[in-house]
Amino acid sequence: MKVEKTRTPVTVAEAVFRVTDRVCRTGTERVPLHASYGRILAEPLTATHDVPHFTRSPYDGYAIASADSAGASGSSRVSFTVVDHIGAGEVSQAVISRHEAVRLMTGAALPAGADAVVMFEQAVSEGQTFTIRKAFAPQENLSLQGEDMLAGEMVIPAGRFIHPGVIALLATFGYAEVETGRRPVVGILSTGTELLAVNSPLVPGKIRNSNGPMIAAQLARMGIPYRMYDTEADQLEDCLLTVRRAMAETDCLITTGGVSVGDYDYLPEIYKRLGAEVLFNKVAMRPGSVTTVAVAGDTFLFGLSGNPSACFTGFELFVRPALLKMMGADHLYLPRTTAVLAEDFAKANPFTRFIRAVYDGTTVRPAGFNKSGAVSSIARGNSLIVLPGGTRGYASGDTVDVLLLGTEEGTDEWGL
Ligand SMILES: Nc1nc2c(c(=O)[nH]1)N[C@H]1C(S)=C(S)[C@@H](COP(=O)(O)OP(=O)(O)OC[C@H]3O[C@@H](n4cnc5c(N)ncnc54)[C@H](O)[C@@H]3O)O[C@H]1N2
Ligand code: MOO
Ligand SMILES: [Mg+2]
Repeated sequence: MKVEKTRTPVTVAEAVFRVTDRVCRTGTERVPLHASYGRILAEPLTATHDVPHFTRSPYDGYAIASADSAGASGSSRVSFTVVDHIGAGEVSQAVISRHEAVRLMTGAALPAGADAVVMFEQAVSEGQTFTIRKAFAPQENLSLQGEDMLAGEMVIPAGRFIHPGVIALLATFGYAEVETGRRPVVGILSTGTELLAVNSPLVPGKIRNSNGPMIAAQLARMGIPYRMYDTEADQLEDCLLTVRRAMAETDCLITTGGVSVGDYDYLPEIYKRLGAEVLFNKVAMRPGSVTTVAVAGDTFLFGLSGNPSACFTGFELFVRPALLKMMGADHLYLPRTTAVLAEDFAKANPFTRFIRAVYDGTTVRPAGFNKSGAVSSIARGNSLIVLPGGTRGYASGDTVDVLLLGTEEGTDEWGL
């Protein structure tokens, strides 16, 4: 077997571009509203009616004609007679005449003839009458028809993440079903002769497979289901067979391990045997420099590093935007911010460095042991510090870029 040992690194931005540029949408599917959370809206959401669709009271109180309140003051209170009494959901048949009022509750439709609401706290009630001590302006204390949205208004464009607020909107407009981006079928295959199942006791030289379950959870937090393939030992023919089988069953196969230049790293040879188009096999980043992305037929192959921190980072930077784009999302990238570094980071950064970190809204600090093979810092981190390639060490107090992990919706620009 002869596989090229020297590889040409591409920048992270170029790698992200090559992946997202190559992705095609996986189509759309209609799902019940209750199942649409976490999916991508496939059609723009346009208001089909005004919201609210009738003028209503935002308070528990009395509907009046504001003109009747003219001249009211502490020393000259104005009196009203209550002619009807309604709660939300009811419509009064009363038409208010001079100095009449309808007692109504929050959310109830404003009766004919009324143009203001007196809150209970603004009235002194006695039996079927009440008095007020101030004049009310037309439209005072009203929730006006269309004040939230007007019929025909485009409220949420296609491509947006369906979060609880979007669900509320869909429900408001009566969508029992929603057209969403089809979620790709994603396979996970962890490779490595050293890998043990999670429930296996440790034996010398072997470790438990943490990448498989981690990736499953990274997919789960994107709302994407997965097929977990049994781990494969570092054996070319068996691995190739499993990859071929998985390719027939998935839109996208994520492998971990075996992607570097070692004697038992068979992924490069597998891409060759498949005749896959390799988009890149080295990225100017740490960790994750060996991350490889290839396309064979209509399956995307993500060759993530076996090193856990590299694997995690490769998923967040390349797999995540690709899957989002397959689903038709327009916000593909992790949200970014800047923060003040809370401790020195002395190492130089020949390649762009992604450091698992804890961000608290103002400052950010590395989340402990931060080598490519680390698991602990992935567990402790909620973000990634980005230190650009070609820079020297950073000092406490420096402002650095931070990518936020685990947020529902990202941003539409890579920006780094
Ligand atoms: N001579 C060179 N050696 C290495 C290079 C290089 O450029 N030249 N690159 C290094 C870098 S950087 C990385 S990252 C790793 C990448 O290795 P592979 O992607 O080929 O992965 P493996 O060799 O299979 O495993 C690496 C490491 O990760 C552990 N591992 C693997 N799978 C899992 C899993 N599912 N769960 C937990 N841990 C896993 C594995 O036991 C190894 O310790 O190569 C460097 N070498
Ligand atoms: O791919 Mo390696 O993680 O750069 O350490
Ligand atoms: Mg290796």
